[in-house]
Amino acid sequence: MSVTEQEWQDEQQRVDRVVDEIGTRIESLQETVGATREDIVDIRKHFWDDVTVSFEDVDDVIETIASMRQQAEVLSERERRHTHASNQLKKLIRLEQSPYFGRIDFKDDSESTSDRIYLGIATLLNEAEDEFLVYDWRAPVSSLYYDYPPGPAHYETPGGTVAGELELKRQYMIREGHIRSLFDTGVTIGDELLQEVLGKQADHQMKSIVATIQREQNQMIRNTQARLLVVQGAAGSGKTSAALQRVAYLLYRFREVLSANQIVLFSPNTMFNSYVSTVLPELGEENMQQTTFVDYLEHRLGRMFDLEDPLTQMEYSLTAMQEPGYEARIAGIQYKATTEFMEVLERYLSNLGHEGLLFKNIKFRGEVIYSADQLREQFYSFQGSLPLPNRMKLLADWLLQQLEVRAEEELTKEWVEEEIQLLDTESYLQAYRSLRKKKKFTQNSFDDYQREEEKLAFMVVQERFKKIRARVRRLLFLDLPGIYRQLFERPLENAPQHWAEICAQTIDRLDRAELAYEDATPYLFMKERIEGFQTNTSIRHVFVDEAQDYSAFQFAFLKRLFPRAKMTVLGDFNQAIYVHAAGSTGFTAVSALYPPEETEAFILTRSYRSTRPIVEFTRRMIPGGERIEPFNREGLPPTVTHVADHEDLHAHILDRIRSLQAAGHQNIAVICKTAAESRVASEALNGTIPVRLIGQETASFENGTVVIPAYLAKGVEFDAVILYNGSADVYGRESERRLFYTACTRAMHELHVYYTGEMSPFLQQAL
Ligand SMILES: Nc1ncnc2c1ncn2[C@@H]1O[C@H](COP(=O)(O)OP(=O)(O)OP(=O)(O)O)[C@@H](O)[C@H]1O
Repeated sequence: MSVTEQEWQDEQQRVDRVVDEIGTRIESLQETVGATREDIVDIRKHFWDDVTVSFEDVDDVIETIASMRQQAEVLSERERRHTHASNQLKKLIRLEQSPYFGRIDFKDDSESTSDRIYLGIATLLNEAEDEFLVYDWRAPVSSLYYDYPPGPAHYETPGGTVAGELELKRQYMIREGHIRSLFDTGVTIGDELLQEVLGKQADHQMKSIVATIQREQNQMIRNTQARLLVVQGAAGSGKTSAALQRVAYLLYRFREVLSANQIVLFSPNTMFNSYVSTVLPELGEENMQQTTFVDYLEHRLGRMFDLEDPLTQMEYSLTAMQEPGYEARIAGIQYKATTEFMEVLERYLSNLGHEGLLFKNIKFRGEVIYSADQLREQFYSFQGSLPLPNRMKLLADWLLQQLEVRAEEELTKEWVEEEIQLLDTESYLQAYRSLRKKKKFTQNSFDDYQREEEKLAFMVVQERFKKIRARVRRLLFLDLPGIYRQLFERPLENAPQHWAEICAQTIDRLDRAELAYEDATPYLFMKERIEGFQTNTSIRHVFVDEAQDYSAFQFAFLKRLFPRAKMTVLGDFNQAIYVHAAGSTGFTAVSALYPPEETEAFILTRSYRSTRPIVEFTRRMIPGGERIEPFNREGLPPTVTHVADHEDLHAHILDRIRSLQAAGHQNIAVICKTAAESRVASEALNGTIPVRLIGQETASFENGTVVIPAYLAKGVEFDAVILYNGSADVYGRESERRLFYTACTRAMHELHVYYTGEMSPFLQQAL
């Protein structure tokens, strides 16, 4: 709906007024910030000048402490004021450019006039007139903007539901204080603004969607009830974007009790972390913690094993078909992620309650002082009904006691005497000081000598036992790799195909102190069940993006690791590219984590990333694709080109890159299937046009033309995608369908697919 000239002028005047007000505030805040900063520097420099330091007598000491405390309080008050003012200032600087993006006129049923509500990324209050110049998009009333077209509407507040009439809904694009576009809208969020936003160029960093959040996205952003919130959304439906908006919403809604470091996002890889890291700061919030599941595994197991990275596993699954043992490895990866295997492990663990735990000998000076057998006997002598971790604690306590007795016995041994002779002067002095401090000296020099000797012997023995005790406390007397290994040495009922070979491979790797990625979570799960679960109780919200790539084990694990957290899980089964998730078609494993009354599921079917022709093309590649709705944005149809050979392929791709660059596209990706294929492609192209090869180790994206393996392009997007070789040789197996789909759905504006030989069956389906 168009707006009259007069309305536009009136709106610009209001923008001017608000921007002026912001400008005045910025000036005064800059003064405050400057002054408090000077104050702080000054106080720090002269801290001691105003403190009366005297330690002559008790009164002086008290006075000294009091005056130090007073100075410290003044300092911290100034620091608080400075932080507050700087934050305010940052917020205002952001608002000055674009103070708001929406307006709603709402008449509450209980009032006679309507209110005009302007929405922006932060609240701005004109205190003198007690008027909200801008409402925060997360305020309860702002929900109306996202949820309703003009007409009857209501919103929830902590005090109850407020119903009324939405009389107007207006959208603005304000840049540098000027209204660039303005429209009244009939639908939920006007297509015009969304069209404009989505038509823009891709960026190497994700942007916030605050001005155009869609109703279905708003529901999940503002949900505060569910313990587990599951979002299944099509490629490009805004799962990641909405998740980040949700973080910002939670930080606002629970600002008294929740801080950014109590929220953690699990991302698919490190590069993705950097891709999304600017969204929250753009919204004026601090970033949540970000990690990847493999980082966590590495942190817990990296010292024990050479741990395989999931991307290395992925590369293997895509390239090693000809290697011996491939089929078994793939079967193993799939099996070890299943709930069946989890049950097998559970049964094994409950059996370990009666027998089968393996221990290591405890040695002292090369001699076994407690044998593995002794430890096992002692362990199984504890009450069998106690859980494993409790008994393990009892065993450790028992051992610590035993070690104390043993240490006592060692004091008079010859080796101690010998070591004392070798001690340096500092150790002697230390013994002397310690005895003097404890007033252990008499005037009898013989006794004193004796005491000193005893003290030194004690020190020598303690030093030696310190390490053993530390190891006992960390339960390092357990032979965990052996216990896990044992699981693969036993017959298994209903074993999967290739079981014998799976076992041989697993054992072989364990013996080399390597841990395959598929073994890492089961292994850690077993370790925790035996030793007791390590938990993190400070985290209140866990977000898992690309959740289709997590196994049942991993979810069970996250639930235990963060017992006080709510979980938001986002994923798309059509993009499940890892071998272990190849067969899954739903979130069954996740949904079973919490009872149904604590779980809420959302389905996002509208795809915003790609143009209509691209969505119509890609959705034909997957079963149920017809349910994906393209957002109505026109663009060029995807192209599919047959090329004669690799040389021809490279020539075509170079031409395409040139024309895409000439058309102004900044982010162009040549997407390959694997890292190996990416290397070939980048070498061939680089001679003519500079392209950046993205690999596992790449830390962040930059604008430009890149060559990237499909599995690393997950979660991100490009203006144009060139699919390197969509031939049947490369993407022919059913298991590669999702990878192919994932690659093609990275395109925002243009998609070009090339192939040699025969075309991939998935491509045929799309045409
Ligand atoms: N409400 C919205 N307003 C504007 N842009 C949106 C909106 N929702 C999604 N987008 C845009 O659509 C694109 C895809 O969003 P996002 O990456 O969050 O989707 P996704 O569901 O996580 O995708 P995928 O599963 O394919 O990785 C982004 O460019 C995002 O900015």
